[in-house]
Amino acid sequence: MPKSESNNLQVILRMRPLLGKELKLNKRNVIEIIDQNTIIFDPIHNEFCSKEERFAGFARKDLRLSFDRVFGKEATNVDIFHYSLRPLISSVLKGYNCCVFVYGVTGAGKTYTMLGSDTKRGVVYLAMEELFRQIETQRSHQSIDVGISYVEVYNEQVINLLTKDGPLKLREDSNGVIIDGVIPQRIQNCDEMVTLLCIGNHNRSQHPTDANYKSSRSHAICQVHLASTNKASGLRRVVKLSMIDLAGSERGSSSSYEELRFKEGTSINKSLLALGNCIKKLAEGSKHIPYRDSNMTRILKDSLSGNCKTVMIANVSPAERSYSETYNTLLYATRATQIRKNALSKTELKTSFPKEYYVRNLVAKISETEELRDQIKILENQVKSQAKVIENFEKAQNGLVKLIKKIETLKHKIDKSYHDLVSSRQRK
Ligand SMILES: Nc1ncnc2c1ncn2[C@@H]1O[C@H](COP(=O)(O)OP(=O)(O)OP(=O)(O)O)[C@@H](O)[C@H]1O
Repeated sequence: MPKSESNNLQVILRMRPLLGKELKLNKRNVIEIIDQNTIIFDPIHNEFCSKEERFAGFARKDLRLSFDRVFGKEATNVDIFHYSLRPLISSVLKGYNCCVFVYGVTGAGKTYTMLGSDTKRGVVYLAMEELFRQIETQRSHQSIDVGISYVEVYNEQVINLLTKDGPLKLREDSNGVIIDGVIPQRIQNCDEMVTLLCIGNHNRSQHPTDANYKSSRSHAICQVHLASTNKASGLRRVVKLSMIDLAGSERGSSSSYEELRFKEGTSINKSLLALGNCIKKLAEGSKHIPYRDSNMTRILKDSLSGNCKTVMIANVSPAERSYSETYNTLLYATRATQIRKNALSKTELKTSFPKEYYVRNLVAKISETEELRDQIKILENQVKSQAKVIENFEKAQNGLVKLIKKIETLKHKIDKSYHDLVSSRQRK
């Protein structure tokens, strides 16, 4: 059993396979997976030590670390989804806020895990498929509206990835952190979600670094807002599922230090440092957690400390070249396993939606009602004109009946006259 199954923060470690140049150049793997919960970082095994290192008495860290679950190079996005997001989808539909975020250095596989590739869909897509499948099974007793928002934090500025609006301000109310001006866009199915994700990803700040030719230079936050109403009790619930792809951290020697990239790197590291500090303080049980140190940690506040089920996926590469970054990621992730959250409560009748969302929903509902009213009018007119046709038909039918009667009377008279004529001739 995962060591913190009852805890509301699960920490998963995903080690990607060696790729490209690493396959040729990598001298040794710095991670050894022991079992599905345990790894050794920088193992001491002799076969990994070069002669020179042994001679120099090079000390290996040989650090044994455990997580709620460890996935190795053979693991697929579907495996990760089944362990991480699938249980969250059930929880979010039961009324719990949920959050998944991927953490790791540039090129460690965060975007691959979240969004996948053309052929291997990421956990976000798989989660949306599962969400709509489960919503379908609940339609008989609940009506559920789904809305999407997608923002990035780039150089400490918050930008709406769906509209390109920004920089946006953050504010806090009793329900948590709200990003001003971000109105969730309503979606009806998984395909609409994918379309919005593609728009957002296209707008996301990406630039090549030495470690990754298509590196995400911003933290991307995709939030799925669910507003459900129980048809029998009228109970209303608003919950959100946040999926966060953090930008990769950089080291001096592994990225090109043009001025802009330098600014990006500093800002990414600032927010990741702030995140690290928050995780450290939470793990230590401190009363004061420095969420306000960066916009990223302000937005993640609900997810780390609040009423929220959280899954952190730490991505690492086994390559020796990422030794110190991988070590830092593992320290982050290990600290996160020490955060213990309080029991959660379901969110009912509470909302962190901006009021514009409701206004827009209301306007959409009014226009749907007006369309229905127009359709009813058209149907009424059709019924009326058909009633007129029936009335005319009935009149014509009555006229016909009368005519037939007249013809019969006339025929009767003709028969009678003919009969009289024949009998008068016979008498003569
Ligand atoms: N588990 C995996 N299996 C196969 N290929 C992978 C895996 N994880 C990552 N990759 C590949 O490694 C490369 C870097 O991955 P990715 O872009 O996901 O890194 P990242 O952590 O998001 O980096 P950055 O923070 O710079 O955006 C990509 O080419 C991706 O396809």
